[in-house]
Amino acid sequence: MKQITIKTSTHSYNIYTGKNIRFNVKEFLPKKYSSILIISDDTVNGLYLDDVKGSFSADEQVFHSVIPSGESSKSIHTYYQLQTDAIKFGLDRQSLIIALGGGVVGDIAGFAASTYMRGIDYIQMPTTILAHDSSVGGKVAINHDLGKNMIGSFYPPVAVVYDVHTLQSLSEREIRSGYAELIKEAFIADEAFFHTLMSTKLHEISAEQLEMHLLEGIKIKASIVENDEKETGIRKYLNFGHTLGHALETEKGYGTLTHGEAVAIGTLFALRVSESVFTSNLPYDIYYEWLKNNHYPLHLDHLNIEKIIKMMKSDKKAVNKQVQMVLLRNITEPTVVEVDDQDLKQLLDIFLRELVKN
Ligand SMILES: NC(=O)c1ccc[n+]([C@@H]2O[C@H](COP(=O)([O-])OP(=O)(O)OC[C@H]3O[C@@H](n4cnc5c(N)ncnc54)[C@H](O)[C@@H]3O)[C@@H](O)[C@H]2O)c1
Ligand SMILES: O=C(O)C(=O)C[C@@H](O)[C@H](O)[C@H](O)COP(=O)(O)O
Ligand SMILES: [Zn+2]
Repeated sequence: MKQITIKTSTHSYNIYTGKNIRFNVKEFLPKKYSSILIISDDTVNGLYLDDVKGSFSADEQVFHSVIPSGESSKSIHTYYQLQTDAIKFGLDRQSLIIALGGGVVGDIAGFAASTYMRGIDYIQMPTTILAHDSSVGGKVAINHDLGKNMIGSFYPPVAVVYDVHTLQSLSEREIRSGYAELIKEAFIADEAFFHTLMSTKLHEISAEQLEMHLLEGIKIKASIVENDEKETGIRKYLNFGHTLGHALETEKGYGTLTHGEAVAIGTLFALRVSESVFTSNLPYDIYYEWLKNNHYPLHLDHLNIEKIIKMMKSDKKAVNKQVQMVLLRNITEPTVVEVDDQDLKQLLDIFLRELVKN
């Protein structure tokens, strides 16, 4: 088992990673709780809920709530249902929520914890590759029909317990999705890691390689959120690929593209815009070929560019309704740049035509 400690100016918590640690969750809790609510989705529930529950003794009050799997569950409706469950189960201020699942469960369960009785403790138990990103750093949220993660807060967990063995049951699509965020982290912070990832074939990845990649990703994420917990500066770089990515997820309907699929396309676009703004050469072609070889969906039909741009303007980084994109001056040299609407429209139009052609 490995342990990484996150220390921000206000919080400190541990991330534990290892095989089969889900069976011993109780050992990782920082204190005794009056009751526990495990939140998972209907896929993860069938796979891992009993293992996690088995960690607690029969005389402890352990409840569970199950939400439908998928992005459309990150909604005000599901959030309200979770609050209803928590009240009915009698959770008090000494209770704990456990978010057992991918980023959807992590984000909504964390947001439920951050607001239940004005805030109770929660731990993240990520079960997807992508959730190496979502479980660290304390961004919790639900979606609005008009935008991703529009309702949320910064609310760090008291621990992250990452049983990497659970990743063995992920589908190929979810493996792809998770790697999009690892590559994002490599682009902004670690060139050697980027090249390692570009030489990885996702369909033949070993559990050991995967664990190494996850640890690299977590280290990058940890060092950024430790220095800028509330995204006043460098944390914005973790949004590389998300300005378009989030707009695509919203416009296509939540769950049509996975978050990672949308971020992969958003990252390609951010590389193109970076090349145009900084007249530099970035590894666009290398990344594009890698995405293609690993079967990422790159064709976007019937997109309304005006609507996409409108959504990019309501992104959380926007200032005075002007799109702010994370761009790269060079690989591992991110910066935030305001992009003019007309330039953006033209670049997006060319980019989308190029994707359709290939
Ligand atoms: N808070 C943050 O900092 C942050 C960072 C990145 C992403 N996110 C959010 O995370 C969400 C995406 O997370 P995700 O990709 O994990 O999606 P997800 O939670 O929907 O999980 C993807 C799918 O995999 C299934 N699944 C989960 N674990 C499994 C397992 N071990 N075996 C088999 N199937 C499993 C789920 O049921 C689901 O169908 C998005 O809402 C995104 O906005 C948040
Ligand atoms: O941790 C962060 O900060 C990130 O931006 C990580 C992203 O991968 C993640 O998708 C995040 O939820 C996006 O945040 P948002 O503020 O743009 O909603
Ligand atoms: Zn993301």
